[in-house]
Amino acid sequence: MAPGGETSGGTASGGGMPGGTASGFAVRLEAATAVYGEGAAAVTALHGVTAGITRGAFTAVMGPSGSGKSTFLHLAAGLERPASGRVLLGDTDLSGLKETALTELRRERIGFVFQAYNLIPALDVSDNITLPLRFAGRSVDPAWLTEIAGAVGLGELLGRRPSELSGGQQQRVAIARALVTRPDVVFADEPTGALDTGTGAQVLRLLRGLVDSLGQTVVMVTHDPVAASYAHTVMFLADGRIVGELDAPTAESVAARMTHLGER
Ligand SMILES: Nc1ncnc2c1ncn2[C@@H]1O[C@H](COP(=O)(O)OP(=O)(O)OP(=O)(O)O)[C@@H](O)[C@H]1O
Repeated sequence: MAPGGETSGGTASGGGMPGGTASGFAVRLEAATAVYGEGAAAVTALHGVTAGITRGAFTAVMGPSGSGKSTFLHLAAGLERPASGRVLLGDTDLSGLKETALTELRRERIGFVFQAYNLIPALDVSDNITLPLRFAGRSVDPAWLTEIAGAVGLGELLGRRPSELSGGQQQRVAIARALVTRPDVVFADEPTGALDTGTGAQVLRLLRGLVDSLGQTVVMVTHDPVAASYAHTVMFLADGRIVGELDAPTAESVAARMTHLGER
């Protein structure tokens, strides 16, 4: 068995993590199936996946190319709806929401960080970070802006434009922007994919630190065992199914499990 121990994949129960509700899960997928296309061309990307994202933890999602990682993230974040089964954000069943309510929920309760930083070039750092609040018609709490800008190490750079920042600094703006609404969950899709190793490590340490210090729930899709090793737990997908979880991962234990998945 790999160091750090294993838990049963996709059926974890309880949790007792900081800020947990009765279930301890920020997001739950219950028998969620995802299908792209129709008829003979239909591709089942997720096969009845049941999984919980532990509140207040950093969870990495790994698996071979095409295993369903992005689909998992899109379902969990309410960007796509399951063909069958349910997705719950806290106690909210996303399948029961109309499109406008789902859009509002994503805006208010979910933060996103992508490989591309997607910053607005004409806005300074401060206005980029607070953009989601303006979209939501909410006012900016200056103390909270100062706190998150400080937490991501941008306190001195709030007046700069994105073009005046390094790639790592731009990604930190995107992370602060994802945090500004105090979301239930931040979803990060390959957040270090465009960064060099050293800068990527800084961003990963930052994400882990935000979980440990703010209790922020973070879910990250990655191909990289080193990136996954910054998480508390790694969830492994293969062929659209959850095939295992690893707590307290190391780059070596994650890589060993990935090799094993590749042999399936
Ligand atoms: N829009 C789509 N239309 C048709 N098939 C799709 C679509 N999106 C994904 N798929 C298929 O669903 C399966 C899972 O894809 P998904 O993108 O979730 O995998 P992934 O693990 O994120 O892959 P990668 O690591 O290569 O990004 C794959 O077989 C893929 O080809």
